[in-house]
Amino acid sequence: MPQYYPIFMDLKDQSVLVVGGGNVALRKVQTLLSHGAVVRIVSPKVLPELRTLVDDRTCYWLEKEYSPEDIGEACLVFSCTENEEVNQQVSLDAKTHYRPVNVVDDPEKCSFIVPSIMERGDLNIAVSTGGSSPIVARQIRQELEALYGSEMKEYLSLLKVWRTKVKTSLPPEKRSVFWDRITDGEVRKLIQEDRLSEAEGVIKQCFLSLLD
Ligand SMILES: C[C@@]1(CC(=O)O)C2=NC(=C\c3[nH]c(c(CCC(=O)O)c3CC(=O)O)Cc3[nH]c(c(CC(=O)O)c3CCC(=O)O)/C=C3\N/C(=C\2)[C@@H](CCC(=O)O)[C@]3(C)CC(=O)O)/[C@H]1CCC(=O)O
Ligand SMILES: NC(=O)c1ccc[n+]([C@@H]2O[C@H](COP(=O)([O-])OP(=O)(O)OC[C@H]3O[C@@H](n4cnc5c(N)ncnc54)[C@H](O)[C@@H]3O)[C@@H](O)[C@H]2O)c1
Repeated sequence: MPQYYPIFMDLKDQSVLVVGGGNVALRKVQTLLSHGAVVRIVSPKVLPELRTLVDDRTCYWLEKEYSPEDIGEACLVFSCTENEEVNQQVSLDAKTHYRPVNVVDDPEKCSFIVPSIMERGDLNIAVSTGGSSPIVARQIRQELEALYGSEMKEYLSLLKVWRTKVKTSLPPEKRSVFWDRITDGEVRKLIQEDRLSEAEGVIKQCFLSLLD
């Protein structure tokens, strides 16, 4: 098993090929669509849930068996069929065209694997066990979901706004004092308790106290 290198990839408006239309394809397609990818499904059959996405023009469906030209412009390729020969062929074709490929069920044929992900606004945590146990990856994701709640979205967007202000108004040594104070837990806790204006007050007061 290789030591996989994790990256966060911008898939907005990027073409992605998914071969197969079963449950696994559905799971991959849903995540791809929620990250802005333009998804093309190639499969003789698709599940009703995928059919709905196609009817709503959320993704494209080529109703046929896979053939090598389907790789097309795809920047990522997923092979989610139950047929090992088809999966093997998709993997070979993608690799021939230097496209990263994920073959469900078979890490050996993958050039990348998919982590278990959780998102809270700009916080994005991806968990992988390198293929050792997808169930453990899911369990760790669930534990992290309990640890980092919905407050993270508001918390990070608030910090993002202040980052620009702090960069332009405070010298580097005061910036670190500011960030240590703002991220010591109090602001996050106030947001967790829906006390947003008090959280903003703590930040503002700290900022003003550090201005010359
Ligand atoms: C994270 C997640 C993302 C996603 O796919 O979206 C994901 N699998 C998930 C769930 C899951 N998959 C399976 C079960 C049933 C229980 C079980 O068998 O363990 C469950 C549990 C469930 O359903 O909750 C079956 C399974 N999966 C693989 C094999 C083949 C093998 O291990 O050799 C088999 C056996 C097939 C069989 O026996 O028929 C292989 C892979 N699955 C991966 C990712 C990659 C490694 C991730 C890592 O460990 O780092 C890798 C290598 C390739 C890939 O698919 O990218 C998603 C959790 C999403 C979430 O809930 O957060
Ligand atoms: N990695 C995982 O997370 C995971 C989880 C469960 C199952 N699996 C395994 O992954 C495989 C797929 O699972 P599933 O539940 O989606 O299976 P499925 O049988 O529901 O779907 C397979 C799909 O592949 C399509 N297909 C078959 N031949 C094709 C071809 N030549 N070209 C294009 N499409 C073709 C079928 O029409 C079907 O839509 C199975 O082998 C299963 O054991 C993996």
